[in-house]
Amino acid sequence: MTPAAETPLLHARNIGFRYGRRESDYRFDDWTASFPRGAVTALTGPSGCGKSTRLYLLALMLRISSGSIELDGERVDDLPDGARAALRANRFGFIFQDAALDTSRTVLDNVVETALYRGERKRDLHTRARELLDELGVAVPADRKPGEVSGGQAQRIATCRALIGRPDVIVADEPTGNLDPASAQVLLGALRRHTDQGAGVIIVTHDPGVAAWADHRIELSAS
Ligand SMILES: Nc1ncnc2c1ncn2[C@@H]1O[C@H](COP(=O)(O)OP(=O)(O)OP(=O)(O)O)[C@@H](O)[C@H]1O
Repeated sequence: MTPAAETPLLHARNIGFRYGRRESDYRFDDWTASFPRGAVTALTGPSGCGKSTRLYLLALMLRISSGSIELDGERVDDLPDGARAALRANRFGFIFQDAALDTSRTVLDNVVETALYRGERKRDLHTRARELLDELGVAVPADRKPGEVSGGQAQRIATCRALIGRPDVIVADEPTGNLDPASAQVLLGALRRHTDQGAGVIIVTHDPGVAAWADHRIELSAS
């Protein structure tokens, strides 16, 4: 069934979460937020207020303890682990703060790996990976290992990896944190082209310029 036009791409409904049982462990209750298609939403707020935690919950990497998460109007938080993993692989792209590349594989392999698992053709993926690396200005040989690239290049390689499967949702944790202003603009431009094609992007950022550039902002307060 096609979701109604007004159905958000991703919706967190009254969600709660806690890292542990101790009084000092970070927790929150009753958080509601909507993330539309075709738009960039920035999650902002002071360090430690729970931005990354919410990103991981929205991307089904952690389990909420109350409430629900809906993707295109369908509840997804309560699915078994395997189904959640399949959704993560097929519907989400990830850009982590530390790029999180596999240092034992080449740049090209890092970019195509997740999409290969989905059964896409290797030759097509390699062509698209090279186009994306070019678009993101990653001027290193594609057979180089991630240990041999700069932090900023690693971040842009991770962005290519997130984009290659054309996921419905990209979650990005400080994607421009390691980048000079010109490279940050290139990365944001690539994300913008992705939302122009109907996807949703959720960015955690401390950068007021990136927050202002986003279509929507959700500001969290200190916990
Ligand atoms: N794996 C974990 N186990 C226990 N506590 C955690 C874990 N990860 C984060 N926390 C705690 O949860 C709180 C929220 O962390 P989170 O990383 O979500 O904040 P943030 O707003 O993204 O911070 P920053 O802007 O500094 O990256 C912090 O108090 C942090 O110490």
